[in-house]
Amino acid sequence: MKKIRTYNNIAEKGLSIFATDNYQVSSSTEAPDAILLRSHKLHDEPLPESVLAVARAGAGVNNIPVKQYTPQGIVVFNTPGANANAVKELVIASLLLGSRGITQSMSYVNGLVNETDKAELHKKVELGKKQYGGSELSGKTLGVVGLGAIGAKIANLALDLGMNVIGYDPKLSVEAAWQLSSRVSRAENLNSLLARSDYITLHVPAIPATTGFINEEALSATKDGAKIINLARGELVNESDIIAALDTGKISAYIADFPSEALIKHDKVILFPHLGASTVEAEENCSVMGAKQLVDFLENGNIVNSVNFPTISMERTSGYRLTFANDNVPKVLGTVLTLLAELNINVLDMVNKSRDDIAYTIVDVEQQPTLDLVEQLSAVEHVFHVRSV
Ligand SMILES: NC(=O)C1=CN([C@@H]2O[C@H](COP(=O)(O)OP(=O)(O)OC[C@H]3O[C@@H](n4cnc5c(N)ncnc54)[C@H](O)[C@@H]3O)[C@@H](O)[C@H]2O)C=CC1
Ligand SMILES: O=C(O)CCC(=O)C(=O)O
Repeated sequence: MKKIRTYNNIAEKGLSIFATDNYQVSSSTEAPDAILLRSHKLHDEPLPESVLAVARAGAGVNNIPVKQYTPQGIVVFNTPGANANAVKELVIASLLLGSRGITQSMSYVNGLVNETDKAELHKKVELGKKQYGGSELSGKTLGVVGLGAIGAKIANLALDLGMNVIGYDPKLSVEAAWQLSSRVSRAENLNSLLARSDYITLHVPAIPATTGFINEEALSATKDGAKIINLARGELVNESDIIAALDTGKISAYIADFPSEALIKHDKVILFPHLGASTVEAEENCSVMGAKQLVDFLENGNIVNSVNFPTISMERTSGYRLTFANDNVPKVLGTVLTLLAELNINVLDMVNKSRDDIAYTIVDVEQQPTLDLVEQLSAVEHVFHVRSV
């Protein structure tokens, strides 16, 4: 029986992938083999030694101490693209909220609830019409920072809204580039995008290079009166610099998914309670993808969509499976194969992949691995995790 500990609200469609005969799934299970979570922060929380993998039903993994887990052999997964459409739709809503004074005018109308005089109500409606007029998105320039799963979808859709679209992504992958319309123009650097955009939308992960990157300096390069949309992570902006820029009118609105005490108080800020991925469809996509990845890893040792281990899969045919992770240095694979040969263990099939400083190998062998064999392999220099799957 394998145990899965869950955090947050994980859609039932994904949880049902864990067959009830083989898995126990609960938010309080002791000694779990794996964790499936959304935004719950695992930093500063002791992880049970039994954990082999953590799956993030979503994109951002800044709630997981990935660097700390990697040398322990803990594989961290995410679900790339599974909630991108949901975020795209909320960004489009944010563009409209930023252009038309929708939330402000709705509050104004709600404030007329006690107005019983029909003529007076009409007068106030006309006053509101004058006060809350907006501008159209068509013809304006949208700057998209980060052109991955979400950014590319938004860039393409904004073109259909008649916007000019500029993108900036110094690490754009080939696959992501294929998703982008050729009508999206490329900014050479962040400041060039900021200087030309009426609307700026952020779609980068919260990593050291992007933490606080929308700061006083970036804001001073920003076009006067621009509106910034941040449904990516609160950590990307320096909040007091954003508030200062709103106060001087340097930027005219900040629309974000990450409320804070200071932001809630500001009348040029529109906030959602981290709603970007909260649609039935996105929640199901993420939980299904996360659960399938965990099952394939726990049952077969295969790794797909990990953020710290290489992508590696081998079809299960005959024999017994061993997996091991090691520092990506010469001779480790040779030493392990020599050890297996010395123990007269026949290798049926094998695949080995590396990523940055680590390597991972799946070996199918003829004889059932004993505990002693697992211990001998674990003792090989530079091997830091061995599993009989
Ligand atoms: N509010 C919400 O509910 C959600 C928020 N998110 C956030 O949005 C982020 C992006 O999500 P996806 O598009 O799915 O991820 P993704 O990994 O597909 O795309 C991220 C893109 O950012 C680019 N990038 C990295 N560093 C950069 C930099 N310094 N400047 C410009 N581009 C840079 C990468 O090359 C990549 O193309 C996530 O990391 C997460 O923090 C994602 C989903 C839901
Ligand atoms: O699980 C959620 O609702 C948050 C989604 C998110 O922020 C992400 O996928 O990075």
